[in-house]
Amino acid sequence: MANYLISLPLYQRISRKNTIPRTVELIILFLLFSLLVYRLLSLTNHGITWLLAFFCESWFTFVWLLTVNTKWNQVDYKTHPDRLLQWVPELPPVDMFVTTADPVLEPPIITVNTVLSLLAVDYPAHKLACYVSDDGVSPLTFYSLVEASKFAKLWVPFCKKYNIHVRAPFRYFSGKPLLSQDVSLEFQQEWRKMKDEYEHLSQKIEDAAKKSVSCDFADKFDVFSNIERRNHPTIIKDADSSGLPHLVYISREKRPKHPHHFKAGAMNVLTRVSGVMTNAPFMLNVDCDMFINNPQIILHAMCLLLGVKNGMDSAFVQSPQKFYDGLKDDPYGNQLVVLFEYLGRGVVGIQGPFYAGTGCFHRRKVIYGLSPDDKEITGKLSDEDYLQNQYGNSKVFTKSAAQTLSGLDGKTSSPHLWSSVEAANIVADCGYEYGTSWGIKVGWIYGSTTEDILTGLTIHKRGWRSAYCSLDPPGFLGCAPSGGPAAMTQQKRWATGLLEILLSSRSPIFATLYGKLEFRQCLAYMWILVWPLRSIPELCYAALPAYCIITNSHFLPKVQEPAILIHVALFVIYNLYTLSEYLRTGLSIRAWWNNQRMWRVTSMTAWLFGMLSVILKLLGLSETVFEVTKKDQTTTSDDSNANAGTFTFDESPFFVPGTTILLVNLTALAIGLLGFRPTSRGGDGSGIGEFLCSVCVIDTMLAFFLKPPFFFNSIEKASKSWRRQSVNDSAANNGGGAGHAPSEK
Ligand SMILES: O=c1ccn([C@@H]2O[C@H](COP(=O)(O)OP(=O)(O)O[C@H]3O[C@H](CO)[C@@H](O)[C@H](O)[C@H]3O)[C@@H](O)[C@H]2O)c(=O)[nH]1
Ligand SMILES: [Mn+2]
Repeated sequence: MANYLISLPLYQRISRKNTIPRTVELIILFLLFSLLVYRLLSLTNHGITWLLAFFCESWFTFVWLLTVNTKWNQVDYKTHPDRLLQWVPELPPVDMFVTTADPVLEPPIITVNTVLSLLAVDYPAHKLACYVSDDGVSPLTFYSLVEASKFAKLWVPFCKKYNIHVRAPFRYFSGKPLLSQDVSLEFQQEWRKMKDEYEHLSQKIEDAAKKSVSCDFADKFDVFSNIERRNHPTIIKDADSSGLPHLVYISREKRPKHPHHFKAGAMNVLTRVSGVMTNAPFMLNVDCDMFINNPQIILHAMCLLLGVKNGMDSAFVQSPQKFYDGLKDDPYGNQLVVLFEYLGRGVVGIQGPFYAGTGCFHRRKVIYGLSPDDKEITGKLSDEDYLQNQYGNSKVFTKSAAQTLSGLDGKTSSPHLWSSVEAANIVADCGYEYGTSWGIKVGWIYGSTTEDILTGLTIHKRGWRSAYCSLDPPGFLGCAPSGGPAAMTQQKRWATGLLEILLSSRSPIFATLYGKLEFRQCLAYMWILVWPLRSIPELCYAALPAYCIITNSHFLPKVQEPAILIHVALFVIYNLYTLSEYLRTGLSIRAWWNNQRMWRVTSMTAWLFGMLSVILKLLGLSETVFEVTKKDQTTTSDDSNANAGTFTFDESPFFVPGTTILLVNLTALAIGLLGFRPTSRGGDGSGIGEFLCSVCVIDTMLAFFLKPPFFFNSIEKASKSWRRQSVNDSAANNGGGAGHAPSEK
C-alpha cells in the first residue's frame, strides 16, 4: 500500500484539446498569406499606399505566426499537495521576498497586507522567513511592519484556527458582512475582535503617515533620521516575531553615482541577505501589492518543485498575475486575463512560462547560476577564488552559496538568524557587487526595465524548464493600475524593457543559436519582445485610411474586386475568434470590445514611447528608469466607477500620437463627406472600404477619451435593472440574501 502511494505523482501535466481554435488560427494565417500574395501580384499597378499596406500586413502576418506558435500546445497542471508528505519526509524551507519602493505610490498598508498574508500561509512557520526590501527607506514602512508583526500574533492563529480563506485582512474584512445564523458564537466574537484590531492597525498607520511618525519607539527610529533616499547606509531590522515566520526589514545601501538597478538590484540584495540568514533552497517573490489569496499556494508549488525525480526539471514555478477589484470590463485593457489564459498557457506547453516578476517560486541554486547538467560545479565549490569572483568577498555568503550549489541547503540545522546580521550588512552594501557576476550571470539580471523577462530568459537559455501553477481560487492577487495615465506608464516601461532585451546580446535569437533556448520558446519570447516595434506598423495602418481619403487614393481592393473578400473574411473571422476567447474565459462582450480598442491604443502610444526611450538610451541621451506604478487599495463599487473607462486628460505626452491619429481621421472624413477631395487617377479613388476603416480608427481612438459607445451603456442599464429585480425577487423568497459565507467551520 505504502509503495503504491509513493508512486502516485505529485502533479499531472495535461494538454488542452484545442483543435477548433488551431484550425481557425491556420485559416487566418492562410488568409494573411493570400493577402500578401495579392498585394505582391498587384504591386506595380498601385502607388505608395499599396506598398505601405504591404509592409504593415507583412508585419501583422509575422506577429500572427509568432502568436500561432505560442498558442499551439496549451498546457494545464494539476497538483496533489495531499501526497507531498509521501514524497518527502519534511517540507523544505522557503524564503519569501517582498519589494516596495515608495511609501506614497505604494501605501504601507498595502505592503502590510501582503506581508500578513505571507505570514499566515498554510506552511510550517519555522520553515518560513519573510524579507521586505524597502527602496524608499521609509520610517513609515518600517513602523507599519513593526505594528503589523504585533497584529500578526493575533491574526495568524485566528486564520489557522478557523481556516480563513483570504488572509490579507483588508480583503477579508471587505467581504460580505458576518451573519450570525450559520457560525458559532465564539467565531463571531473573535471575528469582531479581529476586525477591531485590524481597524486599529490601519488607523495607527494612517495617523503615523499624517504626522510623519513621532511615536513611542524613537530608539528604533534613530537610523532613519537625517537620511536621504539616494544616499544612506544599509538598514536591516527584525520585527520580533516569536512563533511566527521571521520578518526582516531591509533597506539596502544607496549612494549617488552607484547604480542601484531598481527592482533587480533589490532582489539581489534580498537573495544575499537571506542567503546569510536563512538560506532556504526555495524563494518566493512577490510585489508589495500581490498578496497570497490561496493559503495552500506554497504546498501546490512544492508539488511542482519536488515532484520531479531528479529535481532538474523546473527552475521556477510561476503563478499567473491576477488582479482584485479590477474595473468592470477592463476599460484599460490591463487585466491581461485572456493573455494569460491562452498565450500564457501556450508558453507553458513549450519550455515553460516566462518569469513574470511576482508570484514566483525560484530554486535558489538556479538563481546562483547553476545549469541543469553542470558536472564541474562540485570541483569549483572548494575553490575560494572562484566563489569570490562569482559571488563577492563575503566568506559567510560564499560558504552558504557553496552549500546551496552542492544541494545541501536547508539540510543543515536551522541557522542562527541574528548572529549573521553583520554579514547581512556587508552583502547589502552598494559596492558589494563590483567585479562579481551579480546581475550578469548570477541573480536577477541587469540592463532592462523588465528584469523579470530578462532573468527568466537567462534561466531558460541555460536549458532549464519552468512550471505553471494556476489555482482556483487564484494563488495571488495584485492591483492593476487604476488610472489611464498609470496604465500607460506601465505599458511604456514594459515596452522599454522588452526592446532593451531584444536589442542586447541577451536577445533570444542568440540564446537559441549559442545557448539552450528551444527554438519555439525563442519565437514565444519574440512574440512579447517585439511589442514596442508593433507601434510603427499600427500607426501607419491607422493613418492609411485617412491618407487615402484625403488624397483620394485607396489601399483596399474595390468592392467589386473578389480580393476584397480576403479583407472581409479576415476582419470577420479574426473578430469572432478573439471574441470566442473572451466568452470561453467567462468575460463579457464589452470586455472584449474594450480590450480590442485598448490594445490598439496602447500599441500606438505607450509602446511607441517605450521605443523612443530606448532610442534615446542608444544615442546616449538618457537612461531608462523604472517608474513605479501607483497602487491604491480602495475597493471600487459600481457607483464610484462612474468615471472608469475614461482617461483623466492630463499633460502627459501619451495623448499626442492618439490625438493626432484621431484628428487626422476626423479631418479626412470631413473632407470626404463634404466632397473636397481631389479627383482621382482614372476613377481609382478611395471607396467605402477606406471610409469604414477610418470610422473604425476613430472609434478605437475614442477609447482614449470617451466612455464606450452609447448602446453598450443602455444594454448594461437594462440588464442591471433586470438583475436588481431578480435579486429582490429571490430575496423575498428566501427571507434574506446568501450572506457571508464563512466556510471557516
Ligand atoms: O527601484 C525599484 C522599483 C520598483 N521596485 C518594486 O518592483 C515591484 C514592481 O513595480 P510596479 O511599479 O508594481 O511595476 P509593475 O509594472 O506593476 O510590475 C510588473 O512588471 C515589472 C517589470 O517587468 C515586474 O518586476 C513586476 O513583478 C510585475 O508585476 C514593486 O513591488 C516595487 O516596489 C523596487 O523594489 N525598486
Ligand atoms: Mn505592480
